[in-house]
Amino acid sequence: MVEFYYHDNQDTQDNFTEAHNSGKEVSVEELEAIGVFYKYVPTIDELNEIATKRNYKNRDVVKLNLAAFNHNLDAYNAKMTQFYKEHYHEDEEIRYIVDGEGYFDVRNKGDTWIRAKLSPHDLLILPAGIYHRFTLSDELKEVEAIRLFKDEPKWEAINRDTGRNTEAREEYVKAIAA
Ligand SMILES: CSCCC(=O)/C(O)=C/O
Ligand SMILES: [Fe+2]
Repeated sequence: MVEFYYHDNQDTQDNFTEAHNSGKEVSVEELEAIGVFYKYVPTIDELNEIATKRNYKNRDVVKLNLAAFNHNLDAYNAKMTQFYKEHYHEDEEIRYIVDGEGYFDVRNKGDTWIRAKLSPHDLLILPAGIYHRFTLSDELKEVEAIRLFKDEPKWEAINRDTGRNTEAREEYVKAIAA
């Protein structure tokens, strides 16, 4: 069952996969105000319909757990650290959970973290330019997700600590201020 709530901001390098639920819920309307859309999508046919309607042409499947890294803990931890680093992408992207679960954190207008706990059949649309991060949950420690892209996947994550504000980021900031 999907959950949206404010993050408690008590995360450290050692505990960021824990729930970090502040106890304050967030509504879908609040997410929509920052351009994030959620939908429960029961079948792949319905996912395909959404992809077609929104002009998504490409997708891939990402599987994240220790086994996916042949139990190489260093490689697994490196990927976990990469996904949890605050970043944005220059295109709108969809994430659809097939199996397992995970947390997407997105920044709201006040730069506060909102956490989305996603489980199978949950679909999240992340607008271009939004700062976000991802982690597995401590309970399951695995996810299989479909990532959908409108064009060729760029793979590029622009990390906040670089201070790089591309056009996509500037457009996004303008759009949510309106
Ligand atoms: C569960 S999808 C893998 C993580 C990802 O695609 C992303 O963009 C993290 O920020
Ligand atoms: Fe990302």
